[in-house]
Amino acid sequence: MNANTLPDIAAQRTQIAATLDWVGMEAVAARVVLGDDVAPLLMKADVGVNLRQAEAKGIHMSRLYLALDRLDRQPLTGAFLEQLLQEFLDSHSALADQATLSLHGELPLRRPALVSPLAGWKAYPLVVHGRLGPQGFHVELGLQVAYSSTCPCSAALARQLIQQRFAEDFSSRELNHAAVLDWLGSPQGIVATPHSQRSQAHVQVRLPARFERLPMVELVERIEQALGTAVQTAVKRADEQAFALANGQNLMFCEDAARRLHASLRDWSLIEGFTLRVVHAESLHDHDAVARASSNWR
Ligand SMILES: Nc1nc2c(ncn2[C@@H]2O[C@H](COP(=O)(O)OP(=O)(O)OP(=O)(O)O)[C@@H](O)[C@H]2O)c(=O)[nH]1
Repeated sequence: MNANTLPDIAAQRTQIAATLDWVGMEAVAARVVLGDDVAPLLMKADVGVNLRQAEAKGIHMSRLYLALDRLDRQPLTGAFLEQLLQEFLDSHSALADQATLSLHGELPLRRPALVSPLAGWKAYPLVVHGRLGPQGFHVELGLQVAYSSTCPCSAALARQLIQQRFAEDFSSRELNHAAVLDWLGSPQGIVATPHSQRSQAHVQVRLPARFERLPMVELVERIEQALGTAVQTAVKRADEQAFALANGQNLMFCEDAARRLHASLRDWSLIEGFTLRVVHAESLHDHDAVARASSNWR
């Protein structure tokens, strides 16, 4: 028996004629060489094409699947990604004129502690999205970075309570250095604390079509530097104290976080545009505070 003797349903005509925006496979396991500076990653690929022949029964999924295997063999550059998308189209010549590939995974990076000589791994959710069609070739890199945000309003309200408690406690006491120092170190003195929340920055950047290397690590660094209080890995007490200080010096609403990221990305020469969304998972409310910003995006 050979391939010609096997029934080929995809080659038949459909009873209900209609073009389709996208047909393909989601969450295909694929080992991907993202670059020279990071070990190959096992990622999930969403791969597909449009079906522009209304009467064609279906696409040829095996052709897309088999082409994905090349991701394991060479680093993902702009030229290679475009070539791969072109291969998807060539294998569906009459059926499709638009192809997309999204690679989802987690970028593992070793991150040092703030003070102690320790370090640990962090996993940054990552997506690389490419599309090729009548509008040309586009490639986007998306990363998600977790950070801590302390509410500036809550901090001001807490400071006011501390002042009030100070006024009460020292109204009839002599103001001497040792007594004030002792009071400042006691739970009675620092009577209120501002709330902090674990927050997420979702950043997507558009890369030049001819990029030679995915700027993943640079993007993480840029985001974490702009935000100032990235979540930590290994933490001893000295690191926790440094983190408390960093949070106290780095109060921010979600609007502040979005503006800082905007300022850090808008003149970055490695990208052509970006869109971002920051989510502060409020500990004050049961809902999130969210801000979005973009520049030169679609
Ligand atoms: N188009 C399509 N194929 C599907 C679907 N679900 C499973 N498949 C299977 O995908 C397999 C591969 O399809 P093709 O790429 O057309 O396989 P093929 O005909 O052996 O390969 P070619 O000779 O290159 O066309 C087939 O066995 C289909 O049954 C679906 O929803 N749509």
